[in-house]
Amino acid sequence: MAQTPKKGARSDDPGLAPRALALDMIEGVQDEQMTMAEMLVHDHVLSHPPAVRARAQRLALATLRQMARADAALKPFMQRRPHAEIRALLRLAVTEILGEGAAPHGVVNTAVALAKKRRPSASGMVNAVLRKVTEDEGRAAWSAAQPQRLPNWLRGRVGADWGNAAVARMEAAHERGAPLDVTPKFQRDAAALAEKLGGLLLPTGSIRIEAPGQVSALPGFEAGDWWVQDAAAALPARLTGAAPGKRVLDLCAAPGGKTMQLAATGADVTALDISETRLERLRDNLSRTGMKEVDLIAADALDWSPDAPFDAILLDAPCTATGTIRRHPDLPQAKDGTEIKPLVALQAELLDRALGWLAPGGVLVFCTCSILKAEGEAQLAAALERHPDLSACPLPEDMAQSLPEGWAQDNGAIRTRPDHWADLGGVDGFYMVALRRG
Ligand SMILES: C[S@@+](CC[C@H](N)C(=O)[O-])C[C@H]1O[C@@H](n2cnc3c(N)ncnc32)[C@H](O)[C@@H]1O
Repeated sequence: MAQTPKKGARSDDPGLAPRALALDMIEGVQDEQMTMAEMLVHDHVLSHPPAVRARAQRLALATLRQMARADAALKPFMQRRPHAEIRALLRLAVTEILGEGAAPHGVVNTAVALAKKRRPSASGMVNAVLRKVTEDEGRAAWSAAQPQRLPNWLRGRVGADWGNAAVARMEAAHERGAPLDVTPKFQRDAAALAEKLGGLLLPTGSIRIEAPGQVSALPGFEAGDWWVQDAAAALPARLTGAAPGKRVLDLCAAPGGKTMQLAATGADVTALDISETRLERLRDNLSRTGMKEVDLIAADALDWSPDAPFDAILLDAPCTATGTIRRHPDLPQAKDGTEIKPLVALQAELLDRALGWLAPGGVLVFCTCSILKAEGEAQLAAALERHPDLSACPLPEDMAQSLPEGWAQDNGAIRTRPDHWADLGGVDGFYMVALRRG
């Protein structure tokens, strides 16, 4: 991302700064292959007030999620393909008007002002096109368009794994985005907490909130009664059998959604992550939720060894995170698939290493937030081949009963995809399996 604020990033017009920053964010994803997470800690973004950053992020994500609709709405009014910066500007403005329901007047004026600062020769065209696109033809094209397609590097792989019909359903789910899911600190409090939060208690125990507003202002946040965690992400920790008196290792732990679940069981938890910065967030999360007894280790799991074996290990391995595109529509645009092979190799290496740290009878839960079988089903098959004494554990009865149909696999593994639970608002894509030796 550009080191210095772009032209037009500051002005007395309160609508200009967030839209200029949103444009920078879209360009950062598409031209510089930066993820939104990387951009949010970039000096240029941090130089803006929190409210501007929040609005810019929301607009940029909405635009990235609905680019195909914006392009369809713009198409009848464009004589030729505009410069990439102007195309991003048009997509942003169209999304705000047709997708977010913003009043056209202010959006168009700001878009023209931005065009004048960045590509003055295009400002007349921007004005003319945006005034037309908000009329009936543009609106109809927006509504009739298909959801944003996954880029080719990912679409081919997901299609080979799940079939083209499933790809289309997943793309629709990505466009819809995700509600807020939270995990109660104690499951016994879940029903009362759901009522307090105005959320829905899901069959798997998470609470789903449709229009949460500012998360830190929700009841129980300060008190640490819950934490944000997708409903699928809340399942792997439950496969570990963590309980008081058990020694549990959370490997690749930060920012700690699963660490908090493990700690809340009363188990003796060690959490390890390679990133000191991410561990800092884990520390904050543990402090807010009043679970400070976790032993935190900053280390590369490939270099580290424990002093004593563990009864359970949760390996939430680094992965493509392709199961989280509903929340991170920047991911497919910022990546190109070259990281898949090294990630699959790293996952296997971490798994093999962690298996050696299990106490007799211990359980290793392997999971990834990926929709690619290479990081899930195929990773399990390869591990079983490498380790003839390894087997997948059957699902605990209580989990088998609470899971929606189709999530549990015959071998005890769980597979979720963004197109699952479409009637309830979807769920992140995850793969998880509990493994035992001997
Ligand atoms: C999927 S994220 C973990 C999410 C976390 N379990 C949670 O629930 O909040 C993967 C983590 O693996 C960490 N990681 C990547 N390579 C690692 C390595 N070689 N050793 C230890 N941690 C590693 C990353 O820093 C990242 O925090």
